[in-house]
Amino acid sequence: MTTASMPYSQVPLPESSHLPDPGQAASQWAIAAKGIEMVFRSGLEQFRVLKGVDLAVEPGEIRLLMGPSGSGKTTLLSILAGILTPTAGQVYLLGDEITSLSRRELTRFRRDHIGFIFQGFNLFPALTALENVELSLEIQGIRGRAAKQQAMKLLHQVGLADRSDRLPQDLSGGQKQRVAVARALAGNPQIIMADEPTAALDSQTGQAVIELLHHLAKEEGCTVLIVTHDPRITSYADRITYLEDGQISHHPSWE
Ligand SMILES: Nc1ncnc2c1ncn2[C@@H]1O[C@H](COP(=O)(O)OP(=O)(O)OP(=O)(O)O)[C@@H](O)[C@H]1O
Repeated sequence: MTTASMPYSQVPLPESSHLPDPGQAASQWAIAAKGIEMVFRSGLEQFRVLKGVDLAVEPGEIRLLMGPSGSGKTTLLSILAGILTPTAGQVYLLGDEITSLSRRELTRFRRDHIGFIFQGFNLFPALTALENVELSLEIQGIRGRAAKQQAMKLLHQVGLADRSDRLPQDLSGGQKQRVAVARALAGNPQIIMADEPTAALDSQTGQAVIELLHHLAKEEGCTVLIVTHDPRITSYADRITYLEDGQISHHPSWE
């Protein structure tokens, strides 16, 4: 049996001494990564950005990925999300080994299970807040009235129902980020991955965004992985993983 077809409970897990005993309730992981290496090549030069990273995140957990600038956080997040293919190592999301999927299977997996929130918002400037969310739903196969109704519900959830007809240029940074969160929630993803979701926001709007992510984890059971430098977020985290020079320097403690 290949690892891709194994039942979740049999997926091999990281064997780091920092991690809980892999034999113990192995089926609990939403995100598990083992031996992740990433080498970027530019001409004759090589940059070894990740040097053997192991990670395990429980469902419903809010995990922060922190560390100095250039330590490899965004690269690791991109690998865990299946956007970048690692030079070595395996990534398991919800029990599937995504590192063994084809491009097409990966695209479908991401669409069905992962919501992304990036610092730059990535909103389409010519579309209103509502249309930006509707577009994501359409990509999930939800169209017409159903898409409009669901998009409105999502905007309501992030407190932006009264701004649904605004273009991104007419929204504040915090409002744009909340549209980006609403869009990430389209399709009820089990995993949300966010890269610096509060970096461009003032403290009040930053807090509103993180409280929303916290609600999703604790009330809806989403697993939330956040790359951040923002110390204000740490009190909302269940655990924090620190990356330094491409390696995990400090793993969370597991009680
Ligand atoms: N495509 C690439 N080609 C070459 N080097 C890259 C590439 N992408 C990232 N790097 C390098 O990898 C290292 C880690 O980058 P990464 O963006 O993952 O760090 P980070 O910890 O997220 O940093 P920051 O906190 O500043 O966002 C950096 O030195 C970066 O220059």
